[in-house]
Amino acid sequence: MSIILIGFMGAGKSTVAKLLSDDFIDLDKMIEQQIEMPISTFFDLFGEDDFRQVEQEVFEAAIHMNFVIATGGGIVENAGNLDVLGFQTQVVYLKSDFDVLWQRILKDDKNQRPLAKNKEFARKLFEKRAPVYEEVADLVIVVDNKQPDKIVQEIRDWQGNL
Ligand SMILES: Nc1ncnc2c1ncn2[C@@H]1O[C@H](COP(=O)(O)OP(=O)(O)OP(=O)(O)O)[C@@H](O)[C@H]1O
Ligand SMILES: O=C(O)C1=C[C@@H](O)[C@@H](O)[C@H](O)C1
Ligand SMILES: [Mg+2]
Repeated sequence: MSIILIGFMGAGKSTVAKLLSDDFIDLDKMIEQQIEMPISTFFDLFGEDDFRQVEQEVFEAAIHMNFVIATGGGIVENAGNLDVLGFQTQVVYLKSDFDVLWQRILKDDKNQRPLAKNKEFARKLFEKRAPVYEEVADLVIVVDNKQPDKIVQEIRDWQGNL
């Protein structure tokens, strides 16, 4: 079974996946390899619906590899992905307040996030998605004021008790 990290943009899914295992997949990176361009360029050229289609295909391929998977923040936007997440038993939601996430997104100049150009738009997305992350999660970790190493330790402790 894969460990699947979910949560809003900026929650630390990519950061924590890397620390959890050498065998990790960053879904956004895997998508960029498949589409051969940055996600933000793909959004500009083809739009969100086509992105979600690619994201679903890549997610379904990744799930069979039994690796740690850092998903994109919008993985819960697609009904097919929600079915897959429902079957998985190690879905970990990295949960945080919107304002903390927004500050991280603003500071992070390494990633372009096409759906985080406007704060109020992003807040609405967050409010829509937050209950869905909660619903599909097997473990919820509050990540505000918590170092990535501590988050990794909490996930390992939880796994040890499964
Ligand atoms: N626990 C943490 N405490 C403080 N800063 C963090 C923490 N986790 C991640 N960050 C920082 O927040 C930013 C976003 O982290 P990261 O890219 O891992 O988020 P993500 O959940 O993968 O986002 P996305 O959904 O957009 O891919 C980065 O600059 C990262 O260094
Ligand atoms: O929250 C989202 O919908 C997204 C988050 C990123 O990880 C990327 O997957 C993309 O920018 C869309
Ligand atoms: Mg990421």
